Parts: sequence; structure tokens; C-alpha cells
Amino acid sequence: RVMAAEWGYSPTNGPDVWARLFPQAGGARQSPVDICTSIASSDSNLEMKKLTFAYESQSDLRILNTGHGWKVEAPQSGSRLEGGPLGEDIYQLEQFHCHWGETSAEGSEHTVDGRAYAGELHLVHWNTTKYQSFAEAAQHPDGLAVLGVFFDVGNESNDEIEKIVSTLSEIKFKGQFTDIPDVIDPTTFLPSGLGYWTYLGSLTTPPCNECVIWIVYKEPITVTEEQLVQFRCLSACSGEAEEFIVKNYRPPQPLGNRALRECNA
Ligand SMILES: NS(=O)(=O)c1ccc(C(=O)N2CCc3cc(O)c(O)cc3[C@@H]2c2ccccc2)cc1
Ligand SMILES: [Zn+2]
Repeated sequence: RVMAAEWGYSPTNGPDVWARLFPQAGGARQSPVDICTSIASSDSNLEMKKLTFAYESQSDLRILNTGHGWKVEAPQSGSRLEGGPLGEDIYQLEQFHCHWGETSAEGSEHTVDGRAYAGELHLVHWNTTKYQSFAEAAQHPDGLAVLGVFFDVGNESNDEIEKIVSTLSEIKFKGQFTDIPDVIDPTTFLPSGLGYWTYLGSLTTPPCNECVIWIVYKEPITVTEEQLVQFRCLSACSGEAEEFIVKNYRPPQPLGNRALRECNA
């Protein structure tokens, strides 16, 4: 389908029309959502089963320009995300990427009491206990677990994000990819405070599969305006035409009657 390749974030191909091409986008457990902190229930059994993660440090990870942003492929058979809302299953890191806006007044996908952050990092994991591949996992309601980390703009640049930023000039155009020479440790992307909100949702881009257990950290990490400016220099096109990826976030979707739980680790 020609159109399927053209979804994006502009008025003619953006979130408001995705459901025409991708029926799941109009479902009842879509993401992101506005996190209304007053309705988040502090769920005791979440405290009981602590969320634990273990990542490897990897070098030469491939980063690519997807046309909708940058994505670092980080299949880590040695990584494990488990506990918290994930039941008895083990989830493995597959990739991480980010969403941002035209200015730093917007850019995150989840919002907190209506407030948007300047961006949002997603660490995407899949359920290796139950499924044989990422693609298979994405067809099931408990297939993926995504850790969301908000970006605040501050004066100190984030060293780990800087390793990403330093490669962006090599992947200016859609489809280009390169290897990140530096060693990347996904743990360094996580905030020091490990309190989070969690709910059942979906991919925030087409095909918007309703297969994600979302875990959104309460505490943002800090990046600089310059680092976000570099994100906005990526081109959404593969050729000479320059259409910068200045925004790639989906606005909040109805929470409906879904439970929103919180855990103050
Ligand atoms: N923002 S997010 O919810 O964390 C998220 C996570 C994964 C994916 C993802 O891996 N996708 C969806 C978009 C996409 C586009 C492609 O061109 C492609 O080759 C793969 C993907 C995958 C995907 C596609 C179909 C089923 C599941 C994932 C996208 C967004
Ligand atoms: Zn994402």
C-alpha cells in the first residue's frame, strides 16, 4: 500500500488520519496518554515485585534514520527487564529511539497532568519468555514493554545522548545508517529516581499495535537545547529535498477505563 509508507506527523498524514490506514490506531488501548497523577493508584503489589533491569554495554550499535526519527538497534540477548507490572515474564531490549517537538515546549508523547516535556526516550523490549521474535511479540497484548524517560532541557548535556548526537550528521537522510563507535550503556539513560507509572497501551506509531506494557519514569533526565536542535536537523526524506523531522510525537489518546498504576521505587 503506497499510503502506508507515507504516514507522518503533518496535518495530511499525521495522527488524526492514522486510523484510516491503520485500524488499530482507533482502538481502546492506545498510547500515549495524559498521566493524570490524581487517578494513579499506588498499587502495593507493584512495590512487592520490584522492576529490575540488567543491560550490557555495547559498542558499534547501528543507528538509523527511519524518516520518522533516529533509532538505535540494540538487540541484547543478555539484557533482562522483569518484575513490576511484567508478571513472571522476561523482556529483552530490542531498540531505543526518541520523540521530540519543534520547540522544547513540547515533544514528549506522554504528558503529566497536561504538561508536555521537551522529548521522550523509548527503550523497547519484547517478551522472550512467551514469544520467539519481536515481530511475533508485537501481535500479543503482553508482547512488548517500553520504558519511557522524559527529557527536560537544562545546561548540562547528557553524555550518553551526546554519543547519539555525534553520529547524526552521518545519517542526515532517511534510510541512512551508521555504527556508534562509543560504548553505549542503556542504564545511563535511566533517571536516578526509579518511580514510574504503568498502564496497558500500544505502539505510538503505526501500525499502533495494542501490545505494549508501558512503564513511564516519573523523573526526567536532562538534555541541552543544542542536543534537541541536532535531532531536528534530521531529514525525513532520502533525497536532496530537505524536510526536517522537527516533530515526531503522537498526542495523548483517551485512557478510557484503563487502570493507571504508580510505583514509587
Ligand atoms: N514509540 S513506541 O511505541 O515505543 C514504538 C515501538 C516500536 C515500534 C516498532 O518497532 N515498529 C513500528 C513502526 C515500524 C515501522 C517500520 O517501517 C518497520 O519496519 C517496523 C516498525 C515496527 C513494527 C512494525 C510492525 C509491527 C511491530 C513493530 C514503533 C514505535
Ligand atoms: Zn517511541
